[in-house]
Amino acid sequence: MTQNTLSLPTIDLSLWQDRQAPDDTFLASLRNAAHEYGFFYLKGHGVSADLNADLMVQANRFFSLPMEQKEQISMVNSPHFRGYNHAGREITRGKADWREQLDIGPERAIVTDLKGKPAYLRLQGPNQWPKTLPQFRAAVLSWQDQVLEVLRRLLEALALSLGQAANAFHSVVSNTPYQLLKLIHYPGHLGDGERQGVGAHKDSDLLSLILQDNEGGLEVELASGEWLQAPPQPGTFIVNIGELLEVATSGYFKAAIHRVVSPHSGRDRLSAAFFLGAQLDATMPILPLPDALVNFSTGITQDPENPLFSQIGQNTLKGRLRSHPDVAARHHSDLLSAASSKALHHA
Ligand SMILES: O=C(O)CCC(=O)C(=O)O
Ligand SMILES: [Fe+2]
Repeated sequence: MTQNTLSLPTIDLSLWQDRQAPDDTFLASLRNAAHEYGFFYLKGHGVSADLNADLMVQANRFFSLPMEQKEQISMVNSPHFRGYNHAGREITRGKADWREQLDIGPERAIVTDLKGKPAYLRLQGPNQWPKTLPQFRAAVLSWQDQVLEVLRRLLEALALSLGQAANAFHSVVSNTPYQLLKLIHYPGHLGDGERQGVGAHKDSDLLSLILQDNEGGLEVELASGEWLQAPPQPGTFIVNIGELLEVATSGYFKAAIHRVVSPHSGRDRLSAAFFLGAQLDATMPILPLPDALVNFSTGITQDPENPLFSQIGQNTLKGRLRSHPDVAARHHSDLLSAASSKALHHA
C-alpha cells in the first residue's frame, strides 16, 4: 500500500451561513475539492456529535446480536433490497466483500400493482428492523433525515460553485430522492489472503456521506493512480462525488474510486454510509457549465461493462441487481439478463 504525504481537502459548511450569497473563497475550495479529488472531509455540517455517537452505538449493538437474529431480517427476504447481509455476500469487481451490513432506505409505501409500471418501483417499500433493539429505528431515521439535509445543502453550494442557480438540482432531490443508508461492520481479516473490505468502486449516486469510527482503512485513488488514505478526523464526515454528479457536470466533478482495506486480524471497523441518489422517475439534468470550466471537463468515463443510463430508476435498479445477486435471483429473475456483468459500482 502506498503511503502518501498528500492529504484530502476539508470543506467547512458553516462558512456558508443562512444560504445567503456564499463567499467566493468557500465556493472555489468546494469546486476544487469536487473537481480534483471527488472526495473530501466535511466539517461545520451541524449534525451533533451526540447523534453521530448514538448511531454508532446502535450499529454496534445490532452487529453484536447473535447471527440468527441478524439473519431474521436478511436482505434476501426483501424484494426492495432492505435488510442484513453477512460478510461475503456482496460482490465488487467479481469478488466478495468482507463486511456485514444492514441496508435501510426511506420508509415509503410498497407499490402493489406493478403491471405495466416501471421496474424500478420495486425498489420502493418497507425496511426490516431488528425486533430486539427498541431505540434502533428512531436513532437511524433521525440520523438519516439530518444527513439528507446536509447533502441537499451541499448540492446547492456545489451548483453555485459551477455558476448555476442554487436550485439546479431541486428537480431531482427536493421531493422523494432515492436514498440509502448502510450500516457496515468490517471484521478483521482472517489470514494472509486478500483484504478486500470493499473492493475499489465508484458510487452510483449523486453524493455519498460516510461516518467512520477510529479504525481507518478507507482509501481513495488519486488521478496519478496512487492510493491515498482517508483516516478518521473528529467532527467530520467524508463526502464523495457519485456517478450521477459526474454525468450532470460532464465529468468536471469526478466520481472518486475508493475502497476499504480490512482491519488487521483481531480488530474491526464500523461505518455508516449514506447515499443520496435522485428521484427514480427523473432524468439527470446536464448542467450548462461556464466556458472557463468546460475546458477542464474530461467528459464522463463510460465503462463498457457498466453503461450509465441517464434515466435514474433504470440506473439505480441495475446497480442493486448487480450488487445483490441472491435478491435478484429470488425476487427479480425476470430482469436479470440486463444486469449480468460484474459489479463495480455501489448503491
Ligand atoms: O465503509 C466505508 O467507509 C465506505 C463504504 C463504501 O464506500 C460503500 O459502501 O460504497
Ligand atoms: Fe463507496
